[in-house]
Amino acid sequence: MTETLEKLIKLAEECDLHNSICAMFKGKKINNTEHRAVLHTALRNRTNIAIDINGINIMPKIQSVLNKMKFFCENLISGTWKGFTGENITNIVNIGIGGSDLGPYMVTEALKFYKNHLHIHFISNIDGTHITEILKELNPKNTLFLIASKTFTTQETLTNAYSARDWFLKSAKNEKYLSQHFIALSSNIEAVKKFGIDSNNIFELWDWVGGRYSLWSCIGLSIALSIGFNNFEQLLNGAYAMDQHFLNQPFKKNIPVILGLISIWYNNFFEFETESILVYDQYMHLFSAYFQQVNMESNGKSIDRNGKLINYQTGPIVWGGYGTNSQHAFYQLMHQGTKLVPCDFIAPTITHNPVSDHHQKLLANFFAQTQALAFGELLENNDKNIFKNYLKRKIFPFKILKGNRPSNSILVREINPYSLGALIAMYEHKIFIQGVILNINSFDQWGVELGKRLSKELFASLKKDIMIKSYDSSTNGLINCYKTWQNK
Ligand SMILES: O=P(O)(O)OC[C@H]1O[C@H](O)[C@H](O)[C@@H](O)[C@@H]1O
Repeated sequence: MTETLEKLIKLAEECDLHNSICAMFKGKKINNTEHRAVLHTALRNRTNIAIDINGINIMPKIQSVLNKMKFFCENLISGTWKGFTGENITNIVNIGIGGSDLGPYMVTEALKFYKNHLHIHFISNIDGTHITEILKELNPKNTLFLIASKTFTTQETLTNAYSARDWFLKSAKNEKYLSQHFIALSSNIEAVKKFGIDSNNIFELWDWVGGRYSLWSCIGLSIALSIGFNNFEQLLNGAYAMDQHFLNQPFKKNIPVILGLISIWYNNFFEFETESILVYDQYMHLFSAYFQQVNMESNGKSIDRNGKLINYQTGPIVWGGYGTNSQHAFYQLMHQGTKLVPCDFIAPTITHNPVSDHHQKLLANFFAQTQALAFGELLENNDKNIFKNYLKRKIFPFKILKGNRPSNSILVREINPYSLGALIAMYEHKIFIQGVILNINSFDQWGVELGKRLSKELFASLKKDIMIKSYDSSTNGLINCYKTWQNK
């Protein structure tokens, strides 16, 4: 292992990893296809040391949005901010999707133990069922909407935002009340104003914050409302501590670097294809879903930074689960399947809910699984005749677990805002390492554009009152089936 690690570190050095890390932190335009800097780390720069883009220090505007968030949270949580009838706001609905939903949603769930009296809800899917089911429990008088969209052009978010607006105005009857119930988190100020959101209610973010890296910006307002601004700052502090570790530790002691290299090792040298994140903490049930987006949207590329087609494996397929539930669902394949799944096990040593011996049992399961994956049955691992010998000893081959299946164990003392901030930043940087070594731009996502364009075109076709012949036979068939059934 030492030899492998040394070789991997050499690979990182050959890929000029150190300079790439510095370039990101210094605000160089490393997102080369969009000519943008990548500065989510500036959002949690707790020192106020200047960070320049085009010669302008961006720290003052970051601080000013943080101040505005703090003031808003205090007003909202204390009940100083009122709804249109004078009632206190008790329900916050974040409307967003992708990075404007998954990050804040995951963190508010992960830190539920720290939450105050506000109820936080998330609407993302364009499926009308999502908004219907959430709104049917709510009352417009005490509900406030956060419309979270960096671009403020995303179809799902705008469709949901307009429906929320209609729902609200049905009760409030007067658009002047929108200013007490609608807040925008966006970089597209013009589009926000066009929607009708009061300019005082706009929290700004900037093009150098990638959507999937944006929970540290105003996109995290739902988090700050849920756990209070001080706790939100703790989240930033934890991420900052991990940033410093990442920047300053030598590669062989650098956690994100080592995690990134291990991932390259299994993905590119063994071609294992997938990685799993398994969290032994109920509050963290969305953690793997969140990092599925961050990793797969960042590193799911097949063109390198020089515009050339890649002939090696890039980003792995990331998936996962939580708690012992996953053990009863898909671990069978991980122990005995023909595919090898490198995985990260994460657990807090201290639980927020010490119910009898639940937590010890939970951790015993964590340790049992990593042991079973690594060592199998601890019998004759190197024996070529393993199956024969087992039969001789009347052990059935289908009971054999050969072990030697890789996993990382990540023990966190306690999941709190600070440690969660550090954990998220750790994974963000791991993904960055993978991107540098794979020589791809981890900060664009052109692959999602075609689907968006096509859906707009197809939406127009669905609205037309005629049968469609203009697409491929499969699409024509599906659309026409829809039309036929609609008209019955
Ligand atoms: O925040 P928005 O501009 O609404 O974008 C929401 C999401 O949609 C895009 O399609 C990207 O794939 C995501 O990275 C992004 O977070």
